[in-house]
Amino acid sequence: MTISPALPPELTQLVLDNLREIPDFPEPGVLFRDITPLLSNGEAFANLIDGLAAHYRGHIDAVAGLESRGFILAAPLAVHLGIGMVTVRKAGKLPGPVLGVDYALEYGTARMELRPETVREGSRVLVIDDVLATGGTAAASISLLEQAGARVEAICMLLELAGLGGREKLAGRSIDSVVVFESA
Ligand SMILES: O=P(O)(O)OC[C@H]1O[C@H](OP(=O)(O)OP(=O)(O)O)[C@H](O)[C@@H]1O
Ligand SMILES: Nc1ncnc2[nH]cnc12
Repeated sequence: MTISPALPPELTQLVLDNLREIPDFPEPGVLFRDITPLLSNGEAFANLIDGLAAHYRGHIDAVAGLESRGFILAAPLAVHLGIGMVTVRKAGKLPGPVLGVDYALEYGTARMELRPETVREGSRVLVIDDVLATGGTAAASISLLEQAGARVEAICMLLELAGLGGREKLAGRSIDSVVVFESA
């Protein structure tokens, strides 16, 4: 990883100021971290994307968004940086040929898929998503991107739920989390 210092601390406050927490959604025992207040605050959303773009500019060749909330972050960031966006999607959404990896979620199970033709061999890719929980989604997506020939240069998560083991699952990789919650 060649991208140095940590993400700007003002981004952390910006996200915290625009977050909503819903207990027992979508099922008992889950504390759901809702980013819709952030997205609906135009100034905050724009400042977030500006801040991320400034941080990653010049270090990456493409942004990979993880369906679906990762798309919301990846698309404006890619446009801002003038680079392409790669979509890593849930099963059955992409026309083939696709690569696929099955994984377990905090709630439920799923499969991520990628069209390898959307990844340039050796390109430096930023993986972005809203939440790192168990790390299953990110690990599956990174595996797909690397199988397709990408160099995963950075991983950016808006929210990291540290109690759920995501960082451990991505062992050895550097993760830029805007906000880290010590307990899920
Ligand atoms: O680290 P993990 O345990 O894999 O969980 C994190 C993933 O879970 C959420 O996606 P979800 O599948 O709920 O779908 P959505 O983005 O389409 O709402 C979230 O957006 C991450 O992609
Ligand atoms: N607790 C949580 N809140 C929001 N999104 C999530 N995705 C996985 N776990 C989540």
